Amino acid sequence: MKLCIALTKGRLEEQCLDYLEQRAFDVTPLIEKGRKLCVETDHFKVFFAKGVDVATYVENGIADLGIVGEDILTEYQPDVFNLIGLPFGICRMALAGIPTEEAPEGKRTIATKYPNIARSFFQEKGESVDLVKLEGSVELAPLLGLADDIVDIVETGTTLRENGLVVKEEFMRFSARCIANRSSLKVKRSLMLPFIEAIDKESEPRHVSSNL
Ligand SMILES: Nc1ncnc2c1ncn2[C@@H]1O[C@H](COP(=O)(O)OP(=O)(O)OP(=O)(O)O)[C@@H](O)[C@H]1O
Ligand SMILES: O=P(O)(O)OC[C@H]1O[C@H](OP(=O)(O)OP(=O)(O)O)[C@H](O)[C@@H]1O
Repeated sequence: MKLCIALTKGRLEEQCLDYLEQRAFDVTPLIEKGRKLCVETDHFKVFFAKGVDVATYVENGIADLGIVGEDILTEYQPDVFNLIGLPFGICRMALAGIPTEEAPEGKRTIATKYPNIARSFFQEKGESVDLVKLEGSVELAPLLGLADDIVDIVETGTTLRENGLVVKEEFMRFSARCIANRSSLKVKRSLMLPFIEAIDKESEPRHVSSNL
């Protein structure tokens, strides 16, 4: 029986492979995969997908384990076991926009890739807003007049700064997380534990190399 692991491609991919390498996994087959999406070794089947799809594959038991941004877990609330925090993919969720002294007049329009997070943020404030869902480059929305402000991820702040926008409020902090399928956690426990222990940031990095 092999352990099936879903990894997030894109921004988290390189940091994730670096981390696994530091934790003594031989990630060469993953680095050399080219356009191949799924790589099988003696003990593991590893595939790459977009963050939200990683959560879906783990929720449905196709993958036993996944590595995904906490922003995805907060936004989509998949029914998975949220196992451990990892020390990469560190970012914040913020309300941002064009700097202004004046209080907004009337109902604000907020552009975001994270409508659920944005909705509960404004609900908690007791402010009613109109949400516009975008799929990327959210910073464009206030510049082009589609929205007054945005709710989006900030890491270095470069994207905001270079587009003349500022953080108005930071309200969540995220990192990458290791998640598990609930039933795999019981059925494949003995297979999973060495992997989980190896990647747990609290544990000592191992010296024995295993092929991932
Ligand atoms: N600027 C950032 N700094 C650090 N981590 C980030 C940043 N942006 C996103 N992330 C984290 O990386 C994960 C993957 O982000 P990425 O931008 O690759 O995916 P995406 O938003 O689905 O984009 P795409 O549509 O281009 O695939 C996010 O879920 C988040 O956890
Ligand atoms: O604070 P920074 O370090 O500049 O990072 C923040 C940017 O990174 C993310 O976007 P991404 O690059 O993933 O592009 P996208 O918005 O098109 O998905 C996020 O949505 C911000 O735009």
